[in-house]
Amino acid sequence: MSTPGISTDLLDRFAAIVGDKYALRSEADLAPHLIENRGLYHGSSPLLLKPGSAEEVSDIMKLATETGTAIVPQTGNTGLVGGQTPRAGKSDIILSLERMNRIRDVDPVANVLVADGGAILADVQKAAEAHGRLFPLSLGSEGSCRIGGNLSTNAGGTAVLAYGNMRQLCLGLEVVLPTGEIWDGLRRLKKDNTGYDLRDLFIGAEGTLGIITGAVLKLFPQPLGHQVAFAGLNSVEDALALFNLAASLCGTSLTGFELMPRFGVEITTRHIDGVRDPLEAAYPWYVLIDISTSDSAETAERMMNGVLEQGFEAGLVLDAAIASSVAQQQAIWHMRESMSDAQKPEGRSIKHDVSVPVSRIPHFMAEAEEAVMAAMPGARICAFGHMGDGNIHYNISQPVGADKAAFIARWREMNHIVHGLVLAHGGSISAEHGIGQLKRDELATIRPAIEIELMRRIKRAFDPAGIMNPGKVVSLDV
Ligand SMILES: O=C(O)CC[C@@H](O)C(=O)O
Ligand SMILES: [Zn+2]
Repeated sequence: MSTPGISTDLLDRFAAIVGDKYALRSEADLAPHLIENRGLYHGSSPLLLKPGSAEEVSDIMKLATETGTAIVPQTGNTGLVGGQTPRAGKSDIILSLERMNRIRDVDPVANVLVADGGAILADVQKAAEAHGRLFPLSLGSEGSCRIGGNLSTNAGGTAVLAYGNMRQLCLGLEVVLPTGEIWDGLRRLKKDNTGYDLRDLFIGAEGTLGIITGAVLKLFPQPLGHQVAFAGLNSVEDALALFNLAASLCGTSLTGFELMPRFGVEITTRHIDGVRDPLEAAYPWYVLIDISTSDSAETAERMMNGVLEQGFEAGLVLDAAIASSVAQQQAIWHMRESMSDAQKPEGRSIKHDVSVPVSRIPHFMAEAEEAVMAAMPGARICAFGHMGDGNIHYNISQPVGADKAAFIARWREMNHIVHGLVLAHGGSISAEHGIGQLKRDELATIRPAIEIELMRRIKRAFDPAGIMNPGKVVSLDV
């Protein structure tokens, strides 16, 4: 079990593994690692370790097992559910992978890249590009999030529609187990049916089963054509019809289809520097359409024109702007990716990272709006996201002038309303952000008991001492 207090002697033993330079104990050094982006969790920790190799991670875990010390792995600290934050009132030691940030190998013929668990996502993308390849995982936080965290949360982002989430983008892993043993599963194979899939157990486990120190990632050809458009629409039903049209005209070349409400566009143009609405008039809903083609630039252009022309003819598209330069493409994407940040200056928000089958999105959205507005008149719904893969960030900004604390106190009640509808439509209460601390107890109530029990058995099998990111995903205190 984890230790509530840790002796200086023991802290010194941990520090000796990485050297004093990489063992931080001061309040100022630890402070940024104790909080997460949304300010929902504030943990405590006496020590942050920055190992430089899988062997050092292994030595840390051996000592942790021997002494029953809880370890919290942390990479870019961009997680949104408190999975990377040490527990409050405990003495969890933080293990940061930030020094383990190398790209180990790129093989453009086999279309694989091998990276350390602490490699920054944007660096992986750049390394792939330098070899004429694409690593398609794309997130607003790609400049600071790291591969180990992306894998541990099975990150999604904006290109899941075409390329899948992190699970689909990974071929092999190197993991340090809670016992300190190192599992070298850095296989580069597309086909490998050799027993239980250990790799897929660690992906999405949020560091509760082991620490991902290295990974083999899949690469793709760099697209030759790329088109981005922003369209104004009347309704979510029309957005679904346009999605169907785009999917049938573009097939796998449809690489992004994002939904945004008018409120989201208003707040990004109001609060985010350099963002402006590409359309002259205001519309109730918007979609961002992203098309990438591997044969030629002309194909992408033809496809985008086809989608918009047919969309106009069918009365689905009211107005649209096609980006005519890379800078304009980036500006449209920047608007979409800033939507989460733009909510902050509007006060507090209660967030839901949910998915439903794509065909259910209009029903879910209509029912959720009715229920939320009935429960909280004045609430400002900012439901946006990755419509093409069924993932909506059903966020609720506080009513103007509402008391922040009183609003946040209604988090569970609003969760209950939104998640109830999500489940009724066969959806998931965590589409891409994970479970962490935020949804741990709720998860245990919505999944069949046998599913939670299997998760507990897996957790105990990998981490008998209960030291590996305890208190996240699944609770063992039953
Ligand atoms: O803050 C959110 O709700 C969403 C964050 C992120 O997943 C996004 O898609 O922008
Ligand atoms: Zn998202």
